[in-house]
Amino acid sequence: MRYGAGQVAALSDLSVEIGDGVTGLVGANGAGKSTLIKILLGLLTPTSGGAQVLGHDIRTQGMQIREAVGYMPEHDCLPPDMRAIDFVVHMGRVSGLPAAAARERAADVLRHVGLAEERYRLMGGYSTGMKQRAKLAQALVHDPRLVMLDEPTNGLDPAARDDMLSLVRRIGHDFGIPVLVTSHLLGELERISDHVVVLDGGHLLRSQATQAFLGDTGVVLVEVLGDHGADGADPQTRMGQGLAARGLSCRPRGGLIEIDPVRVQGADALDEAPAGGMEALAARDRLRDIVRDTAADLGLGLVRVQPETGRLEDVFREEVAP
Ligand SMILES: Nc1ncnc2c1ncn2[C@@H]1O[C@H](COP(=O)(O)OP(=O)(O)OP(=O)(O)O)[C@@H](O)[C@H]1O
Repeated sequence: MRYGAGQVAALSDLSVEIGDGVTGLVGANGAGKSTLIKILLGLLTPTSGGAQVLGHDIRTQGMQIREAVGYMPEHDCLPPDMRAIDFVVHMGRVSGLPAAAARERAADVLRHVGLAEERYRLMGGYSTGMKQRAKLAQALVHDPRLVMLDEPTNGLDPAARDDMLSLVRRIGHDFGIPVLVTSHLLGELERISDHVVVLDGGHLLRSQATQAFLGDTGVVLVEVLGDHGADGADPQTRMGQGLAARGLSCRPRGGLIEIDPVRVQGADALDEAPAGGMEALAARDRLRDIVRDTAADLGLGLVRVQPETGRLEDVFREEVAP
Protein backbone atom coordinates (compact mmCIF):
# COMPACT_ATOMS: atom_id res chain seq x y z
CA MET A 1 0.00 0.00 0.00
CA ARG A 2 1.41 3.32 -1.09
CA TYR A 3 -0.22 6.59 -0.23
CA GLY A 4 -0.36 9.72 -2.38
CA ALA A 5 2.10 9.90 -5.24
CA GLY A 6 3.59 6.62 -4.08
CA GLN A 7 6.34 8.07 -1.97
CA VAL A 8 5.20 6.50 1.28
CA ALA A 9 4.98 2.70 1.38
CA ALA A 10 2.69 2.18 4.36
CA LEU A 11 2.72 -1.63 3.91
CA SER A 12 4.97 -3.80 1.77
CA ASP A 13 5.37 -7.53 1.12
CA LEU A 14 2.86 -8.28 3.84
CA SER A 15 1.50 -11.80 3.81
CA VAL A 16 -0.42 -12.92 6.86
CA GLU A 17 -3.33 -15.13 7.89
CA ILE A 18 -5.53 -14.27 10.86
CA GLY A 19 -7.59 -16.95 12.59
CA ASP A 20 -10.08 -17.32 15.44
CA GLY A 21 -9.64 -16.00 18.97
CA VAL A 22 -7.96 -12.69 19.77
CA THR A 23 -5.21 -11.52 17.43
CA GLY A 24 -3.08 -8.59 18.56
CA LEU A 25 -1.76 -6.41 15.75
CA VAL A 26 1.11 -4.48 17.28
CA GLY A 27 3.73 -2.04 16.10
CA ALA A 28 4.96 1.47 16.81
CA ASN A 29 3.06 4.53 15.60
CA GLY A 30 3.16 4.59 11.82
CA ALA A 31 3.87 0.85 11.49
CA GLY A 32 0.82 0.42 9.26
CA LYS A 33 -1.79 -1.05 11.59
CA SER A 34 -4.64 1.33 10.75
CA THR A 35 -3.82 1.06 7.07
CA LEU A 36 -4.10 -2.73 7.22
CA ILE A 37 -7.45 -2.55 9.02
CA LYS A 38 -8.86 -0.06 6.52
CA ILE A 39 -7.72 -2.29 3.66
CA LEU A 40 -9.37 -5.33 5.25
CA LEU A 41 -12.61 -3.36 5.63
CA GLY A 42 -12.55 -2.41 1.95
CA LEU A 43 -12.25 1.28 2.86
CA LEU A 44 -8.83 1.63 1.21
CA THR A 45 -7.77 -0.14 -1.97
CA PRO A 46 -4.21 -1.44 -1.84
CA THR A 47 -1.82 -0.35 -4.58
CA SER A 48 -1.15 -4.03 -5.31
CA GLY A 49 -1.95 -7.38 -3.78
CA GLY A 50 -5.22 -8.47 -2.25
CA ALA A 51 -6.97 -10.00 0.73
CA GLN A 52 -10.07 -11.89 1.76
CA VAL A 53 -12.13 -11.34 4.89
CA LEU A 54 -14.63 -14.07 5.86
CA GLY A 55 -14.39 -15.31 2.29
CA HIS A 56 -15.13 -11.89 0.75
CA ASP A 57 -12.75 -10.11 -1.59
CA ILE A 58 -11.66 -6.71 -0.24
CA ARG A 59 -11.54 -5.16 -3.70
CA THR A 60 -15.05 -6.05 -4.80
CA GLN A 61 -17.03 -7.00 -1.69
CA GLY A 62 -16.30 -4.23 0.81
CA MET A 63 -20.01 -3.81 1.55
CA GLN A 64 -20.49 -7.48 2.46
CA ILE A 65 -17.38 -7.32 4.63
CA ARG A 66 -18.58 -4.24 6.50
CA GLU A 67 -22.01 -5.85 7.04
CA ALA A 68 -20.40 -8.83 8.72
CA VAL A 69 -17.60 -7.04 10.60
CA GLY A 70 -17.75 -4.73 13.63
CA TYR A 71 -15.24 -1.87 13.43
CA MET A 72 -14.08 0.41 16.20
CA PRO A 73 -12.07 3.26 14.65
CA GLU A 74 -9.07 4.78 16.37
CA HIS A 75 -10.16 8.39 16.45
CA ASP A 76 -13.05 10.05 18.21
CA CYS A 77 -16.01 9.69 15.88
CA LEU A 78 -18.98 10.08 18.20
CA PRO A 79 -21.53 12.84 17.59
CA PRO A 80 -21.30 14.89 20.81
CA ASP A 81 -24.94 15.96 20.75
CA MET A 82 -26.33 12.41 20.64
CA ARG A 83 -27.17 10.08 23.49
CA ALA A 84 -25.27 6.78 23.37
CA ILE A 85 -28.48 4.77 23.19
CA ASP A 86 -29.73 6.68 20.12
CA PHE A 87 -26.36 6.45 18.42
CA VAL A 88 -25.98 2.72 18.93
CA VAL A 89 -29.59 2.08 17.84
CA HIS A 90 -28.87 4.15 14.73
CA MET A 91 -25.71 2.16 13.97
CA GLY A 92 -27.72 -1.05 14.37
CA ARG A 93 -30.32 0.26 11.90
CA VAL A 94 -27.57 1.26 9.45
CA SER A 95 -26.30 -2.31 9.63
CA GLY A 96 -29.75 -3.58 8.68
CA LEU A 97 -31.40 -4.46 12.01
CA PRO A 98 -35.19 -3.85 12.26
CA ALA A 99 -36.11 -1.01 14.68
CA ALA A 100 -37.23 -3.18 17.61
CA ALA A 101 -34.21 -5.51 17.33
CA ALA A 102 -31.83 -2.52 17.09
CA ARG A 103 -33.28 -1.03 20.31
CA GLU A 104 -33.02 -4.33 22.14
CA ARG A 105 -29.49 -5.06 20.93
CA ALA A 106 -28.30 -1.52 21.68
CA ALA A 107 -29.50 -1.73 25.29
CA ASP A 108 -27.80 -5.15 25.60
CA VAL A 109 -24.42 -4.13 24.22
CA LEU A 110 -24.35 -0.86 26.15
CA ARG A 111 -24.98 -2.78 29.36
CA HIS A 112 -22.34 -5.19 28.30
CA VAL A 113 -19.62 -2.58 27.86
CA GLY A 114 -20.56 -0.97 31.20
CA LEU A 115 -22.64 1.97 29.99
CA ALA A 116 -26.03 0.85 31.34
CA GLU A 117 -26.49 3.89 33.58
CA GLU A 118 -24.98 6.49 31.28
CA ARG A 119 -26.66 5.48 28.04
CA TYR A 120 -29.19 8.35 28.15
CA ARG A 121 -26.49 11.04 28.50
CA LEU A 122 -25.12 13.08 25.60
CA MET A 123 -21.80 11.60 24.48
CA GLY A 124 -20.16 15.05 24.30
CA GLY A 125 -19.99 14.95 28.10
CA TYR A 126 -18.43 11.48 28.24
CA SER A 127 -14.96 10.75 29.63
CA THR A 128 -12.45 9.13 27.26
CA GLY A 129 -13.15 5.73 28.85
CA MET A 130 -16.89 6.11 28.28
CA LYS A 131 -16.32 7.21 24.67
CA GLN A 132 -14.17 4.16 24.01
CA ARG A 133 -16.93 1.95 25.46
CA ALA A 134 -19.56 3.61 23.28
CA LYS A 135 -17.35 3.06 20.22
CA LEU A 136 -17.01 -0.59 21.20
CA ALA A 137 -20.78 -0.94 21.69
CA GLN A 138 -21.54 0.34 18.16
CA ALA A 139 -19.03 -2.19 16.76
CA LEU A 140 -20.95 -5.04 18.43
CA VAL A 141 -24.58 -4.00 17.98
CA HIS A 142 -25.26 -5.95 14.75
CA ASP A 143 -23.86 -9.29 16.02
CA PRO A 144 -20.73 -9.20 13.87
CA ARG A 145 -18.91 -12.38 12.84
CA LEU A 146 -15.56 -10.64 13.36
CA VAL A 147 -14.53 -7.40 15.08
CA MET A 148 -11.62 -5.08 14.31
CA LEU A 149 -10.69 -2.73 17.14
CA ASP A 150 -8.21 0.04 16.37
CA GLU A 151 -6.35 1.13 19.52
CA PRO A 152 -9.26 0.56 21.93
CA THR A 153 -7.13 1.51 24.96
CA ASN A 154 -5.99 4.87 23.56
CA GLY A 155 -6.14 7.63 26.14
CA LEU A 156 -7.27 5.37 28.99
CA ASP A 157 -5.83 5.37 32.50
CA PRO A 158 -4.44 2.04 33.81
CA ALA A 159 -7.69 0.91 35.48
CA ALA A 160 -9.84 1.79 32.46
CA ARG A 161 -7.27 0.11 30.21
CA ASP A 162 -7.50 -3.12 32.19
CA ASP A 163 -11.30 -3.00 31.98
CA MET A 164 -11.17 -2.47 28.21
CA LEU A 165 -8.68 -5.32 27.75
CA SER A 166 -10.93 -7.65 29.79
CA LEU A 167 -13.86 -6.68 27.59
CA VAL A 168 -11.86 -7.43 24.45
CA ARG A 169 -10.84 -10.78 25.84
CA ARG A 170 -14.46 -11.65 26.66
CA ILE A 171 -15.56 -10.80 23.12
CA GLY A 172 -12.98 -13.21 21.72
CA HIS A 173 -13.25 -15.97 24.28
CA ASP A 174 -16.68 -15.92 25.98
CA PHE A 175 -18.66 -14.83 22.93
CA GLY A 176 -16.44 -16.60 20.42
CA ILE A 177 -16.22 -13.65 18.03
CA PRO A 178 -12.78 -13.45 16.40
CA VAL A 179 -11.09 -10.15 17.28
CA LEU A 180 -8.33 -8.26 15.50
CA VAL A 181 -7.12 -5.60 17.95
CA THR A 182 -4.29 -3.10 17.50
CA SER A 183 -1.99 -1.39 19.96
CA HIS A 184 1.19 0.65 19.71
CA LEU A 185 2.04 -0.48 23.25
CA LEU A 186 3.80 -3.72 22.44
CA GLY A 187 3.34 -5.46 25.75
CA GLU A 188 -0.25 -4.49 26.28
CA LEU A 189 -1.92 -7.27 24.31
CA GLU A 190 0.23 -10.18 25.49
CA ARG A 191 -2.21 -11.02 28.31
CA ILE A 192 -5.31 -11.14 26.16
CA SER A 193 -4.24 -12.29 22.70
CA ASP A 194 -3.90 -15.83 21.37
CA HIS A 195 -1.85 -14.73 18.42
CA VAL A 196 0.34 -11.72 17.77
CA VAL A 197 1.18 -10.04 14.46
CA VAL A 198 4.04 -7.55 14.74
CA LEU A 199 4.50 -4.86 12.10
CA ASP A 200 7.52 -2.62 11.80
CA GLY A 201 7.69 0.16 9.24
CA GLY A 202 5.08 -1.55 7.05
CA HIS A 203 6.84 -4.93 7.12
CA LEU A 204 5.76 -8.10 8.85
CA LEU A 205 8.20 -8.81 11.66
CA ARG A 206 6.46 -11.82 13.18
CA SER A 207 3.14 -13.65 13.19
CA GLN A 208 3.04 -16.20 15.96
CA ALA A 209 1.06 -17.73 18.82
CA THR A 210 1.45 -15.46 21.86
CA GLN A 211 2.76 -18.36 23.93
CA ALA A 212 5.55 -19.00 21.44
CA PHE A 213 6.52 -15.36 21.80
CA LEU A 214 6.55 -15.38 25.53
CA GLY A 215 8.46 -18.60 26.00
CA ASP A 216 9.69 -19.58 29.44
CA THR A 217 13.02 -17.91 30.26
CA GLY A 218 13.98 -20.52 32.90
CA VAL A 219 14.33 -17.75 35.49
CA VAL A 220 12.29 -18.21 38.69
CA LEU A 221 11.00 -15.39 40.92
CA VAL A 222 10.55 -16.04 44.62
CA GLU A 223 8.93 -14.06 47.43
CA VAL A 224 9.35 -14.96 51.10
CA LEU A 225 7.88 -13.87 54.42
CA GLY A 226 9.29 -14.31 57.92
CA ASP A 227 11.55 -13.00 60.63
CA HIS A 228 14.72 -10.96 60.43
CA GLY A 229 17.95 -12.83 61.22
CA ALA A 230 20.07 -12.39 64.36
CA ASP A 231 22.31 -10.05 62.30
CA GLY A 232 19.28 -7.91 61.36
CA ALA A 233 19.07 -9.23 57.78
CA ASP A 234 15.53 -9.06 56.34
CA PRO A 235 13.79 -12.24 55.11
CA GLN A 236 14.59 -11.53 51.47
CA THR A 237 18.32 -11.10 52.20
CA ARG A 238 18.36 -14.25 54.36
CA MET A 239 16.71 -16.25 51.58
CA GLY A 240 19.14 -14.82 49.00
CA GLN A 241 22.11 -15.82 51.16
CA GLY A 242 20.65 -19.31 51.71
CA LEU A 243 20.14 -19.83 47.97
CA ALA A 244 23.65 -18.56 47.20
CA ALA A 245 25.06 -20.97 49.80
CA ARG A 246 23.43 -23.78 47.82
CA GLY A 247 25.17 -22.65 44.66
CA LEU A 248 22.32 -20.73 43.04
CA SER A 249 22.93 -17.50 41.25
CA CYS A 250 20.33 -14.97 42.43
CA ARG A 251 19.71 -11.29 43.09
CA PRO A 252 16.99 -9.03 44.51
CA ARG A 253 14.43 -7.64 42.06
CA GLY A 254 12.02 -5.29 43.80
CA GLY A 255 10.49 -7.29 46.64
CA LEU A 256 11.32 -10.57 44.87
CA ILE A 257 14.39 -12.73 44.42
CA GLU A 258 15.35 -13.52 40.85
CA ILE A 259 17.05 -16.92 40.46
CA ASP A 260 18.95 -17.89 37.33
CA PRO A 261 18.20 -21.26 35.69
CA VAL A 262 20.05 -24.37 36.90
CA ARG A 263 21.46 -27.53 35.31
CA VAL A 264 19.86 -30.85 36.19
CA GLN A 265 22.88 -33.01 36.76
CA GLY A 266 25.20 -32.55 39.76
CA ALA A 267 23.95 -31.21 43.08
CA ASP A 268 26.62 -28.58 43.47
CA ALA A 269 27.60 -27.65 39.93
CA LEU A 270 24.67 -25.40 39.16
CA ASP A 271 25.31 -23.06 36.32
CA GLU A 272 23.88 -22.37 32.88
CA ALA A 273 20.40 -23.69 32.11
CA PRO A 274 19.48 -26.12 29.34
CA ALA A 275 17.56 -24.51 26.48
CA GLY A 276 14.25 -26.33 26.75
CA GLY A 277 12.29 -29.59 26.65
CA MET A 278 12.30 -32.29 29.36
CA GLU A 279 15.68 -31.21 30.63
CA ALA A 280 14.37 -27.71 31.29
CA LEU A 281 11.38 -29.10 33.18
CA ALA A 282 13.64 -31.28 35.33
CA ALA A 283 15.86 -28.27 36.02
CA ARG A 284 12.81 -26.23 37.02
CA ASP A 285 11.65 -28.99 39.41
CA ARG A 286 15.09 -29.21 40.92
CA LEU A 287 15.25 -25.47 41.41
CA ARG A 288 11.83 -25.50 43.12
CA ASP A 289 13.03 -28.25 45.47
CA ILE A 290 16.07 -26.20 46.43
CA VAL A 291 13.93 -23.11 47.01
CA ARG A 292 11.48 -25.07 49.20
CA ASP A 293 14.26 -26.70 51.26
CA THR A 294 16.12 -23.40 51.72
CA ALA A 295 12.98 -21.63 52.96
CA ALA A 296 12.17 -24.53 55.30
CA ASP A 297 15.71 -24.57 56.77
CA LEU A 298 15.53 -20.83 57.43
CA GLY A 299 12.00 -20.99 58.86
CA LEU A 300 10.74 -18.65 56.12
CA GLY A 301 7.33 -18.85 54.43
CA LEU A 302 7.14 -19.03 50.63
CA VAL A 303 4.63 -16.51 49.32
CA ARG A 304 5.32 -17.07 45.65
CA VAL A 305 7.52 -19.21 43.37
CA GLN A 306 6.82 -18.29 39.78
CA PRO A 307 8.49 -18.92 36.44
CA GLU A 308 9.36 -15.76 34.59
CA THR A 309 8.15 -15.54 31.01
CA GLY A 310 9.60 -13.41 28.24
CA ARG A 311 7.93 -10.16 27.30
CA LEU A 312 6.73 -9.16 23.90
CA GLU A 313 8.48 -5.84 24.30
CA ASP A 314 11.81 -7.64 24.80
CA VAL A 315 11.29 -9.78 21.70
CA PHE A 316 10.47 -6.70 19.67
CA ARG A 317 13.41 -4.73 21.01
CA GLU A 318 15.80 -7.55 20.14
CA GLU A 319 14.43 -7.92 16.62
CA VAL A 320 14.45 -4.27 15.61
CA ALA A 321 17.71 -3.40 17.36
CA PRO A 322 20.19 -2.00 14.80
N1 LIG B 1 -3.79 9.30 4.26
C1 LIG B 1 -2.49 9.17 4.30
N2 LIG B 1 -1.69 9.79 3.41
C2 LIG B 1 -0.34 9.66 3.43
N3 LIG B 1 0.32 8.88 4.29
C3 LIG B 1 -0.40 8.22 5.21
C4 LIG B 1 -1.84 8.31 5.27
N4 LIG B 1 -2.27 7.53 6.30
C5 LIG B 1 -1.17 6.97 6.85
N5 LIG B 1 -0.06 7.38 6.19
C6 LIG B 1 1.32 6.94 6.49
O1 LIG B 1 1.35 5.53 6.39
C7 LIG B 1 2.16 4.96 7.42
C8 LIG B 1 1.33 3.99 8.26
O2 LIG B 1 0.30 4.68 8.95
P1 LIG B 1 -0.80 3.97 9.84
O3 LIG B 1 -1.75 5.04 10.32
O4 LIG B 1 -1.36 2.82 9.10
O5 LIG B 1 0.08 3.43 11.05
P2 LIG B 1 -0.37 2.90 12.45
O6 LIG B 1 0.49 1.74 12.75
O7 LIG B 1 -1.84 2.70 12.50
O8 LIG B 1 0.04 4.09 13.39
P3 LIG B 1 -0.80 4.86 14.49
O9 LIG B 1 -0.83 4.00 15.68
O10 LIG B 1 -0.01 6.13 14.69
O11 LIG B 1 -2.15 5.12 13.88
C9 LIG B 1 2.69 6.14 8.21
O12 LIG B 1 3.97 6.45 7.69
C10 LIG B 1 1.72 7.24 7.92
O13 LIG B 1 2.34 8.53 8.00
